[in-house]
Amino acid sequence: MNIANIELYVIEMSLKSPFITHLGAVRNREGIIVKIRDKDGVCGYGEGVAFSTPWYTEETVKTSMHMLTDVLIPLLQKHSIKHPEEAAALFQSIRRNHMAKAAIETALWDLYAKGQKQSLAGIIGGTREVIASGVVVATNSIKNALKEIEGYIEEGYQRIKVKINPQQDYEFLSAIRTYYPILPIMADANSAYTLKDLDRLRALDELNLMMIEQPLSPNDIIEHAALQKEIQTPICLDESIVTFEDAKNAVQMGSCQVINIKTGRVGGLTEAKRIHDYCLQHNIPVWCGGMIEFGISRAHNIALASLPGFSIPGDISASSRFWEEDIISPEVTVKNGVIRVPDGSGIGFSINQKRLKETTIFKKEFLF
Ligand SMILES: O=C(O)CCC(=O)c1ccccc1C(=O)O
Ligand SMILES: [Mg+2]
Repeated sequence: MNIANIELYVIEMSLKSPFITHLGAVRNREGIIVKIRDKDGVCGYGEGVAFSTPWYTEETVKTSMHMLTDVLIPLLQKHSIKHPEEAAALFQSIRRNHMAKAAIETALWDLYAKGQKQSLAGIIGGTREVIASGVVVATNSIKNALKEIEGYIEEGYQRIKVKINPQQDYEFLSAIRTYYPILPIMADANSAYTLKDLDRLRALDELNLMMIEQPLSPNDIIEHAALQKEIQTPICLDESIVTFEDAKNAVQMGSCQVINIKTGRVGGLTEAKRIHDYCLQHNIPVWCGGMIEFGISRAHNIALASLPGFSIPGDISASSRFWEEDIISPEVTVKNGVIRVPDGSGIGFSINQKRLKETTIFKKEFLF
């Protein structure tokens, strides 16, 4: 891959409405756009999904910019690569910093697919022409939740995910179930519980949830295995699955029955595909998680979710779920509960250059 230059853009947009969990409220989103141009003028795009503060993982926009600027891009300037998987191998010498690595590795995947004149979905082995779309309701008001759910059902979303914690679980979910007795609903706890809350968690079994996501500590595999033996609701892991080894251990331990795969959390598309392939082999369904991201990461998620093991609607919602105007054209839209997998080369979406320019708060170029 004959890289001519790399450009980093830090962009910022306000969310249409605050994204509220027990960990706090996200009202404003900064993100990093990575643009890699090769000597033929072909451009590949990736997105860094770390938040401005380390509330979800230890990474932030600032740590990602430091890693990209001072470590990862200089590594690529020193070592030429022929395939994005070689970047993943090259980055093994750097510990963790998965979202920074994924930002650049996904841009290389987009560039590589464009060089091969293939869709990214096609080149990683995607088999789906459409992917099932779910949406997240992240509020602490049951009134707002019911209003949002009504709207999302209208828009055709196939499943609703709500955020729960010990102060917002049984009653909150029961109120939703009263209005929507058969609606596919899942709950994401973002590690709000401990094993001491076993009775609270067991009480949710009667609400017929599809799954409960990450009830316990973000670094845990062992206690989730103990919990899964005590509750009927399938456990899905998110924060606990940072590497392929985590996924393998969780599946072997019976810590979960479902895994939420996020390219940024696991360090790139190469690792995300490895986790998918392992889960497919071991009959563990996976779905593609979301990071309140902009359109480039959303486009990469669509390609990932086209793989055969992504059999559950994920958190890939329309651009309009969060943004007045996205940085890609066309925007991601949901029709009849699905998103069409683009067959254009690479990620299959163009950049809305006007929107990228007006949302950019910092830009830096690296020549090769
Ligand atoms: O992008 C979305 O649709 C929201 C997905 C979501 O719930 C989320 C958003 C940011 C950080 C963590 C999580 C999560 O799944 O835990
Ligand atoms: Mg989650």
